[in-house]
Amino acid sequence: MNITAAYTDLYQLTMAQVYFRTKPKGRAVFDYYFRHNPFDGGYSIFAGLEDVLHILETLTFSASDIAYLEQHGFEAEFLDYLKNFQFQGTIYSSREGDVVFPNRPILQVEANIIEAQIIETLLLNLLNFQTLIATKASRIRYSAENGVLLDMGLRRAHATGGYYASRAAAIGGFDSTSNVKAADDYNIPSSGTMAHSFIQSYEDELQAFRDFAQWRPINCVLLVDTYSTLKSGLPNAITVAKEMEHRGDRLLGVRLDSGDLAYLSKKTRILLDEAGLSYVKIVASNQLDEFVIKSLKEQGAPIDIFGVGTNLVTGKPDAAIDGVYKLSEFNGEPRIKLSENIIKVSLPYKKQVYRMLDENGMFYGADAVALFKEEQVGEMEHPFDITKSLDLNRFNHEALLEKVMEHGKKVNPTRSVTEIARYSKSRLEKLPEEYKRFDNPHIYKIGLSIKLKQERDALVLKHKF
Ligand SMILES: Nc1ncnc2c1ncn2[C@@H]1O[C@H](COP(=O)(O)OP(=O)(O)OP(=O)(O)O)[C@@H](O)[C@H]1O
Ligand SMILES: O=P(O)(O)OC[C@H]1O[C@H](OP(=O)(O)OP(=O)(O)O)[C@H](O)[C@@H]1O
Ligand SMILES: O=C(O)c1cccnc1
Repeated sequence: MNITAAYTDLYQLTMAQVYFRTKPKGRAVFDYYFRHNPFDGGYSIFAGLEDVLHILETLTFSASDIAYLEQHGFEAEFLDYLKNFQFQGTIYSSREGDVVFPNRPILQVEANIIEAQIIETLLLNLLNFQTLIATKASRIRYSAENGVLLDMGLRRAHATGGYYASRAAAIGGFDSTSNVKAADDYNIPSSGTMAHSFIQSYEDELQAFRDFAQWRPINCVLLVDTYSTLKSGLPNAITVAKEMEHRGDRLLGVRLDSGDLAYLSKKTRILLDEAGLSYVKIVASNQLDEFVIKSLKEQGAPIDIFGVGTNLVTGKPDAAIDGVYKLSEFNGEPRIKLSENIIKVSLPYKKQVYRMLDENGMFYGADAVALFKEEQVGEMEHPFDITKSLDLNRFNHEALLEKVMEHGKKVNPTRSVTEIARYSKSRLEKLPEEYKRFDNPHIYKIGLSIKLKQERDALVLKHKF
């Protein structure tokens, strides 16, 4: 998608014009974080970072963007500034694919306030969506255990969001996608089967299977439920699989797309095995999600490959993740946003986040947020409950925010989707099981260093009415 700097909300530009007149050199720090894990889950998977950095490196206003803004009342000198717009800020971020939690900075932008404001919408748009979908994908991966996962959601996605959904799905643990464009651009394996229309276009299901197997024998999967899975589709698929064997080919699988998938997959496995086709795999699809797949596993359904569409790429049942971008420092001075809801009070200053590790290198279950310049953080306190604190001296810890962009240029070479997915898997392996379960997962602790809490509380008092 060709994204230009006008991929933003109008109010960013309106504010930018005023900053341009009043504080053109203002230096801002903004925090990106969200307030709740999606799906009532115990964690989230951070995704979308490489896309954001890649776009920021070359982000400009096009001639037609400038013409549009000219027609909508923006002044000439400001438009001249926008003609030369380039993001020149510095970004610290969690690594893409990491396991992240609510109410702690995941990414921080340090930049001229005009630049930081103009990129807000783009950044939130890409990070919120991909984090939602990568998290959904990782839950589906959790249920599917070692099963193969195929993303088939593009047709049901929210328009071009399907492009980024396929990328995020791969980060969360999907093995391949039916989405050819995303597969090509992001180097994700592509795969697929056949549609009902192919079979319907023939008078005879057997002939449809024969033609398909003859002309596309590699990775051939036959869809067996167009008329009757057990009475027609499966016997015809077995006939064709045997014919393929005579030609030295092998049928990869059969796909079940309706009915009771546990019952049908068990019957299918028995019939395939009886026919000497134990190598033929069973693919299942039809409104799958993490809960249906979990149930199928519990019922002992011998499904090898799960095709998941709608529920994955739309992040059902959560339409969005509530990620926000809040000003925490301006020209070196702390900034805070108060709220009636105590959980929504923002954290001032540039910060670092430390993850506590237990003696086996597993995540202990606590991240401490501290001022960036603090050298030692010996204790973290609950953000609001004065009775709760944790001595951190006994833990090994790791700093989670690393510099990923400096003066508008990426610091590291681009990490591939495969590399990010591998990293995500290794991080999830360090997260104890109790945070991964779907029902009432354990709550991961987020605490504040004593100094950060003091700074926040002093600012709360300063702005109190
Ligand atoms: N054994 C099972 N246990 C739990 N859920 C299942 C099982 N078999 C199928 N499902 C799920 O139940 C839902 C059934 O949906 P629906 O009633 O629309 O399917 P269908 O009538 O079989 O299919 P279609 O309408 O495409 O012919 C799907 O989400 C499917 O994945
Ligand atoms: O159920 P989902 O998780 O969204 O998975 C994608 C669905 O899309 C296809 O159906 P569709 O009816 O669009 O096309 P078809 O005629 O090829 O089955 C496919 O057969 C799956 O059922
Ligand atoms: O390859 C498939 O089987 C497929 C792809 C997209 C949607 N439904 C099915």
